Amino acid sequence: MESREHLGYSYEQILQVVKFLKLVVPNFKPLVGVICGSGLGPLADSLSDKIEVPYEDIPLFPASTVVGHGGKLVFGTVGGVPVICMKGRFHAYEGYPLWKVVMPVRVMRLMGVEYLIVTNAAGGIPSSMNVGDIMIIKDHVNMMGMGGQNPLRGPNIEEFGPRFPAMNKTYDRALVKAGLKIAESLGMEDMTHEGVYGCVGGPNYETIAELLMLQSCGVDSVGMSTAHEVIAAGHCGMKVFGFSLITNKAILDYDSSEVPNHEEVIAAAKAKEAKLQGFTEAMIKHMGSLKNAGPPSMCSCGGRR
Ligand SMILES: O=P(O)(O)O[C@@H]1C[C@H](O)[C@@H](CO)O1
Ligand SMILES: Nc1nc2[nH]cnc2c(=O)[nH]1
Repeated sequence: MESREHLGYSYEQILQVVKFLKLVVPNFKPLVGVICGSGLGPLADSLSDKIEVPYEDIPLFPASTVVGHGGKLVFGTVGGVPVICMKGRFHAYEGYPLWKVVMPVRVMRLMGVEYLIVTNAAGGIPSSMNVGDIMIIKDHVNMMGMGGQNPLRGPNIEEFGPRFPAMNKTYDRALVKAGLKIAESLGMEDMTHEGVYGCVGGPNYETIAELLMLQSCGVDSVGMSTAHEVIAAGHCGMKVFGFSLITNKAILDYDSSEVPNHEEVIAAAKAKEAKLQGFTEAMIKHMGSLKNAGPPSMCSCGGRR
């Protein structure tokens, strides 16, 4: 057989990472995984009975290189629900191949995670979205994936899921609706939207023409992450809930004097820390209650652990 370029960790390698983590947190089976976006690391700080494991201590884990991404796995509970948080994610623009970017999602799945909460900092395109608002993600447009950059590229690992996974059900509708209700119950309805996330490669922010193109494709929030993790999570049968924190408004006016920058992204996240923590905690408790009400029907797309 012709050789293929190296396209990822084997199932056995990922199991090795899981074995290591199970030694660090014996008898801990997380139900919910949380990926903290830029500046959103404090989402992990509210866990009870925390155990923190720096990425550099974990075999095969990449390093977190972006400001606002902490670089540790945090284990703990929220209202008794066992949770694992990635305080710091990996991005393609850091130089990581996508199979490496999503490796922690697969690790979470093998640790027992059934529900994944993905969060990100993003630019808001509709004029109705303000800095500090959240957008519950109902779908995504993966510009990188459409160009052939996909975390599932390469030999399929059947233990995780099928060669050709469906993605139309990946953002769980019931969780989207629950998220909107929970936001309302927390008095956040005026700052909460539902929309489509657009994933671009970065690290540059968009040109005006690019933003206009994304807008015409139905994209509401734009960022440089999330879609890859969601694809890997859907592939291995997790239920996914995601939200963008709108950290800056997309600049669509050639005469605007504004310029997007990472400092404003981090500052916007800091300003909403408490509200976002409360919202995420409520979503985690909701997921715990779903589990107690009966096992979720995992895997519309074939993940079969
Ligand atoms: O990790 P996320 O997607 O939250 O971070 C976004 C995209 C870039 O990493 C960074 C740009 O400010 O924010
Ligand atoms: N691509 C992109 N990523 C972001 N992350 C935070 N804001 C933005 C943005 O405007 N564009």
